[in-house]
Amino acid sequence: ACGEAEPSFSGPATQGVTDAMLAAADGNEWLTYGRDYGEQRFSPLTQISAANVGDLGLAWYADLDTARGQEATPLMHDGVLYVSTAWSMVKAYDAKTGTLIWEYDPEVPRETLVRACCDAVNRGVALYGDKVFVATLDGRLVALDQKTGAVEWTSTVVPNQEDYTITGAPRVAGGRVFIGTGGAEYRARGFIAAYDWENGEELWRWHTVPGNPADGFENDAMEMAASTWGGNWWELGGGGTVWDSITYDPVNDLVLFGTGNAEPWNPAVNDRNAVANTQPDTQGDNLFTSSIVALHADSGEYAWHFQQTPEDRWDYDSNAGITLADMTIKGEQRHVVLHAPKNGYFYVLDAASGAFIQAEAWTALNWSTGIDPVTGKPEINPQARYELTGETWTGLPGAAGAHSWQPMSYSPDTGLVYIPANLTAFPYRAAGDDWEPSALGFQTGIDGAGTAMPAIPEIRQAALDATTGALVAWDPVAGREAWRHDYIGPWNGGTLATAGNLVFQGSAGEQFAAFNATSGERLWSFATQSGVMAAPMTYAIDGEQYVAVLVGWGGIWDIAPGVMTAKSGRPRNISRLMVFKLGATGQLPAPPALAEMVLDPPAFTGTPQQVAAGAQSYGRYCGACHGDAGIAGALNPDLRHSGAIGDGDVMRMVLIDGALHERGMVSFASVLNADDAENIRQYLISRANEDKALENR
Ligand SMILES: O=C(O)c1cc(C(=O)O)c2c(n1)C(=O)C(=O)c1cc(C(=O)O)[nH]c1-2
Ligand SMILES: [Ca+2]
Repeated sequence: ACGEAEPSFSGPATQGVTDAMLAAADGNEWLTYGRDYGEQRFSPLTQISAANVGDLGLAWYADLDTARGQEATPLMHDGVLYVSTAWSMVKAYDAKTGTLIWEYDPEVPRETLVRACCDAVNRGVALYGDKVFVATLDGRLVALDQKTGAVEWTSTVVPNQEDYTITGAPRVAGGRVFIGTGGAEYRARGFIAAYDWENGEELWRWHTVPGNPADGFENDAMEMAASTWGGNWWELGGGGTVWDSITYDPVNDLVLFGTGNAEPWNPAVNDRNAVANTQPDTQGDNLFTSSIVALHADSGEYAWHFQQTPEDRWDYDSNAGITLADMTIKGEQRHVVLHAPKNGYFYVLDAASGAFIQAEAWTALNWSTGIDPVTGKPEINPQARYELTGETWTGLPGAAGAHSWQPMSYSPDTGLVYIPANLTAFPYRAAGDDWEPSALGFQTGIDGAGTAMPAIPEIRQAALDATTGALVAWDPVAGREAWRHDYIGPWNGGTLATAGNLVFQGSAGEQFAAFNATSGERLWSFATQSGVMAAPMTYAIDGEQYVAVLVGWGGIWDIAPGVMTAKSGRPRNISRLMVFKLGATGQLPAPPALAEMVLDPPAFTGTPQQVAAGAQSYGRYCGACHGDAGIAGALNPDLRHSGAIGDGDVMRMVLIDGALHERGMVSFASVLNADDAENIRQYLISRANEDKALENR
């Protein structure tokens, strides 16, 4: 900015974890989120192999002091395992014995939960020089001393304490720490920023969507992007958040990252907000949302972009991990990007230019009828533009995505990518013309009440039957599936591929398993007592290979889908770090008995009007965390059983007075009044009685 001194850059680390070490990616260690710069999550270690994996056992485990979703990949350097947990806490363990060396709690205010779309998760730390970097849910980037966990510096990444959260892992290259944020279900204007690893000074920041043209554009890319938006898009932020994938490509010295959905999801809302909206344009691409973007790592200047989902109205974030690989494709040796975003296509792009090479649908999808073979642009099914049809569109994939943040892996030995796949649909329905943005909660322009699952057994059963999950081994060159392993439901763990011809993956079904990487045969499994979402990693110390994984169910699929969470078997959350090696015989303590919850709601005495109004408010403000009809998973209270629904005063104390704010349940007084609270209560009583009637059928 004018008049401000240019940030002075202290330069790359020459001691501790260096760029040379990150580039060499010694198989004994695991120094960065995806193991190597290309984020292949492929380990060259061979001691544990398809031949002997049956002898794998629990070497040690550590109980975690949070029972929310665990999504992090541990890192290992110099015999120390660095792990982040829910609430952005960090722990360092002796990687051989499991002894805790230090721990750090950034004391994220629990109220932050209301602006986190998808649980209090954190996907990992970064190592560089003598430091560990963690980004916190409330938007700080913190550097810790690797030896002691002492705070070295803290930088504020998010522009306000209302709309942005951070769930992703930082990456570091050339002395620059890269991080973005989540928030595109709120009012975020997405960005990625780079910080000096030594002192935390911000070196550059690149927004993914244009701001208000009246303020001037930050660069040419923003001016170009502005022509692809309609209405007053900047008023709700525009979205395009960088909430997970960041991949540094040393070959081209580029930082590649995926961007999130456009905000609001429903593009008609932007047009409606236009001051002089004579020609509503709901067909612009909304750059650079749901895209892969590449920037020059040193300057943060735009290099290229490839948009996967133009004018994304389905929450098809392109934030899934970006993998780099070298392969022969269409007869040419190429350095490519491999990517499986939420939208159900698998993309191969040129890593230097972003040029489209090929894409195939690798899962069932109905929003698009195909991909233009030259440009890579999807043909959109006209029915999927729900804001134009005014109908409910049951979209496949749904907002959870065919593949989300759960990392895939790529084995150069088999030439296959191993993708944790979800088959989940979502009922998209545009909110009515009277929809207004509000001070709290999702601002997606979607009809919340319209997305609630009806208490009609046939519809519930059909939806449950259609909702599944799988581990898909995909051949990115041939563009076809090599093998698959079907799961009981969606939202299984990230994957690890090894030179032992193995693929490791945990599951919603509370198992951690190893598969033959070539054939898909399931060779070994261990009962984890809790659902697993996180990706495993592996390392070796003193000639012994270990496999580590964070266990602990959560994330969006636990909190939002209500009835549908049952399809994953209602996993528990018993959060632990588990570490395995050959010949080990460790045991977990017996899990606590499952409490049998009997549905016993108060009799419904309200009016249909109260239920209808309550459904609207509930859908808008409550359902994203408590399930679509009060039915939640393992983390948040199932409101059909809550004492608050039996007592209007308690309901008001919680909802209006914020009695439970220390547990993350903030006051909704800025958007709801006492009448609304009573309507929501009557809606929940009515829904609970419907469910009770279903149980008794
Ligand atoms: O658009 C965004 O900014 C954003 C952020 C996040 C996040 O930060 O975790 C998720 C999503 N979107 C999202 O759509 C989604 O399905 C999702 C699942 C999860 C998770 O950790 O389980 N995070 C997110
Ligand atoms: Ca999103």
